[in-house]
Amino acid sequence: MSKFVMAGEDEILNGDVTDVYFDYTKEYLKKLDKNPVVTMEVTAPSAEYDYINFTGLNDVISLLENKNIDLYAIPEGTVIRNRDDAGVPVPFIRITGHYLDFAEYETPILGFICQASGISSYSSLIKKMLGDTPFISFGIRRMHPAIAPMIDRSAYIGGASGVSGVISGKILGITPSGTMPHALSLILGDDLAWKTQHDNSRFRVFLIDTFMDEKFAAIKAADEFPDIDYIRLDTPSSRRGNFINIIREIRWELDLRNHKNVKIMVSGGISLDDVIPLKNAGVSAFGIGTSIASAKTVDFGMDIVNIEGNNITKRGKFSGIKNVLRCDACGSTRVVDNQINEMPCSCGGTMRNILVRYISSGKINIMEDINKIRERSLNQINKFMNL
Ligand SMILES: O=P(O)(O)OC[C@H]1O[C@H](OP(=O)(O)OP(=O)(O)O)[C@H](O)[C@@H]1O
Repeated sequence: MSKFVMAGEDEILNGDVTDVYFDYTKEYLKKLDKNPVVTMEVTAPSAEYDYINFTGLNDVISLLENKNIDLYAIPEGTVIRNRDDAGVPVPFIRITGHYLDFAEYETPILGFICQASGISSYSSLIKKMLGDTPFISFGIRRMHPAIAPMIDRSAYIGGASGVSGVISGKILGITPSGTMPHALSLILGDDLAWKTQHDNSRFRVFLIDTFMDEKFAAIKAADEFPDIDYIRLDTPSSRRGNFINIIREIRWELDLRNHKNVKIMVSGGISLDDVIPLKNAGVSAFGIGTSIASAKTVDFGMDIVNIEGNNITKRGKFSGIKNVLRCDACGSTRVVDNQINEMPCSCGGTMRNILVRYISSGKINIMEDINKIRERSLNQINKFMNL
């Protein structure tokens, strides 16, 4: 057991992080000597997001390694609607095996993808809105530390330019991004804090709202250190008044004094609805925490769609083993019988099956690199997402 109130890796792998009804069901089926081969599918019936950026599959693959199952899935970083063009729910994952070999993992499988895909999908909305304007994932302080790497990884796949977490940086193989905390100015005073930051930091960002009015602090910082990259406003909500007008005013005053190179970064309480007005007012970079880290989860569910070769499922679901065809040119999507791997698209392109076999009889075939996943995501956000 962990020292903290959390499940450790072993408990997750052992199936202890499950809903108890799976334990009961396993017990009953064992007593009755029933253990059919089933195919289960993961779909999102009423997704919160118009486009899901599918994320978290890496942990599902690690969880199911060495279980006697086959797993097909849409690759991580695929940006896709929850239903195809005809309204049929898209199967994001398909698992086939004896039910008793994986029944209890339904809970952690969904847990791995629902939250990660929610964070990633929200991050993608911000990315789509901001285009090349950078935003950094600042939210790990708002969530349980055990899931910090998952939060940053998902935000990064979704389009965040960087992440603040040190452990996340190690896991993702990137240098974490950070500026300076208010603590540094409080301990050293602004002057020494800024000088120290200036002389030591690779990324010169001065936090300017600790003691002074933002406009006069911005002018002072830029006059004294004209080669800084950004001034950062983390203005407390009690002092914000009209934040957009404050940004406009600062941008004006900096430009007037030939500090066009000194850009403005903002953080603290920023969510999706804020980014465009702030960008238009003169913000060139964002630090975004809570709104990304606590993004609504995607409501993935996992259901039996075939038992021993017979197509069967519960009310409200679509039975049968399926493929997901997608046109790489226009993004059109069709869910079809799994015998069909390709068909022509009405745009003139070709629709091809995007389900990939990640596990064969418990053996991992592919574990994708984070850079490849992020590249796919950025490409599809740009190409297929409409706001
Ligand atoms: O979750 P969000 O609202 O998006 O904000 C994330 C913010 O959290 C931190 O502020 P905090 O005041 O905790 O720390 P600091 O004073 O050290 O900057 C940090 O400065 C970010 O601005």
